[in-house]
Formats: sequence, C-alpha cells, structure tokens
Amino acid sequence: MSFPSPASSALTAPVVETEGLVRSFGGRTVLDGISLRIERGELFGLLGPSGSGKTTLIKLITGIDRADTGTVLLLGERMPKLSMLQRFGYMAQADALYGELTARENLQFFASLYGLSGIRRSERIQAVMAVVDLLDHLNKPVSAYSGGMKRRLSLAIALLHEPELLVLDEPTVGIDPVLRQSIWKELLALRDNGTTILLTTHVMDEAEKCDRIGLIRDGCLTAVDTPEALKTRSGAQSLEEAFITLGGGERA
Ligand SMILES: Nc1ncnc2c1ncn2[C@@H]1O[C@H](COP(=O)(O)OP(=O)(O)OP(=O)(O)O)[C@@H](O)[C@H]1O
Repeated sequence: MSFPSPASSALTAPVVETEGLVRSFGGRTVLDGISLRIERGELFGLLGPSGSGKTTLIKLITGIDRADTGTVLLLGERMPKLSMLQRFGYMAQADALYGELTARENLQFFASLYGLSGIRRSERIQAVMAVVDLLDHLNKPVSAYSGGMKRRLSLAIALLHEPELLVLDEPTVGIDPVLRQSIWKELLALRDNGTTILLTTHVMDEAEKCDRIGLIRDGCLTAVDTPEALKTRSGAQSLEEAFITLGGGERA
C-alpha cells in the first residue's frame, strides 16, 4: 500500500474545510453548525437572502472573525492564522480603501503587504487594473471614484498577488451589467486556470454560473450541489424556485 506524500496530499486536500461552525452575537445564533468543503479549482457560490449569514461565514473562513465552536481549515491550515493573508485574495463587502490616496497608491500599499515589488509590482498593477477597466483612472484619488469604481478597485486589489484562493463578498454589487459580464468572464477564466473562488451573491443568474452552490438560510446550509442538481432535486424550473423549495420558505 502506498500513501500520498505530504506535497501531493496538500494538492488534493480541500481548499476550504469547515466543521460545525457556530457563531452567535448577543445570544442570537447567526451561524448554526456549518460544515462545508470547497475543492481546489472550484467556483463556489454562497447564495442566501440578506442577513442569512453569508458574510459572517466568509469572515470565519478568512480568519477575520473566530467561531464560538467548530473549525476552519484553509489550504490545510487551521484558521485564524495571520500568515495566511498572503495566500488568498479577499474582497470585503465594504470597500477597505484609502480615499485620500490615488488608486495607484492604494494598489502599491496592498502590493507591499503581499510582498510584491519592482517590475513585478508595476506589471501586476497594470494587469489587474486592465481586468476591471480602470487603467485610465489609476492616478485619481479614490475619494473621486464612484461606488462601482471602488468595488472594481477592491476586486483588482484581491487579484494583485495572483492568489490560489479568491474570496469575494458580493463582488458585483453596484457594477453595471456590461462590466459585470466582463468581470464574470475574468472570474471564469481564473477558475479555468486553477484558481479556487468562493463568492457570495443574492443574484440568481450569477449563482447559475457557479460550479456548486451552497444555499444558506437563517445560518444553516440547507443544500449544497451544482445548480442543475439543485433544480432536479427540487423539481424546479429555475434556481430561484429551487431556492424557495430547498431553502424552506419564500423570503429569498
Ligand atoms: N458583529 C455583529 N454583531 C451583531 N450582529 C451581527 C454582527 N455581524 C453580523 N450580525 C448579524 O448576523 C446576521 C447575519 O449577518 P451577515 O452579514 O452574515 O448576513 P449576510 O447573509 O451576509 O447578509 P447581506 O446579504 O445583507 O450582506 C444578521 O442578522 C446581522 O445583523
């Protein structure tokens, strides 16, 4: 019998593995025992109504917050762990940008946190700003950006260091349909090149593009599967209908 070497088992291990995550605020349980595996190279969507616990789960997975009980393994490492920050790209729901600095200065700041410098840094800044179509606005102060431009800059920052895992909390909110389409094209291309992507959404047509979806409601994962399998399982024509059937209500 042969056993996988540590290196090969690291490659086959899930990128995200949570077990029994519980998180409460002021005596109210917001996440109620979430166990989830996301495999390498997957584009995984967390779909749920406002307040269902998506952001809270993302914060536990990225180590920004700590669970009351349960465990998170990210790329095989027990979270929270500060050194893991370099291994994933994170786009929060609220843009964490410095308004008084230009977009270029913001990118340079985050590049230095990720250990990027010199020509590589300039190349990456050009490449990610091209993806989000902001090259013409590199030298503008972020305070002069619109809401949608700030979302796009936040996405560019998450992509800077070419992380093996991208965690995106509602990445396309406030972004117009044309650019949204081009961002999705880029996300699918990144996935095809092996990047694992975990994102949250309440938009059904975005959820349809994911390899697998986790339906979340009132802090519980009610179903995890491919969009097609979720529809088949619930006898639904659309994902929206499947969500209502499998999610256990009509609030979504
Ligand atoms: N720090 C906190 N203190 C108290 N309550 C919180 C805190 N963070 C989240 N909550 C509550 O937990 C619940 C889940 O919030 P969360 O932000 O995870 O939902 P969500 O599914 O991401 O919603 P949305 O789609 O609107 O972003 C909400 O009722 C929210 O008010």
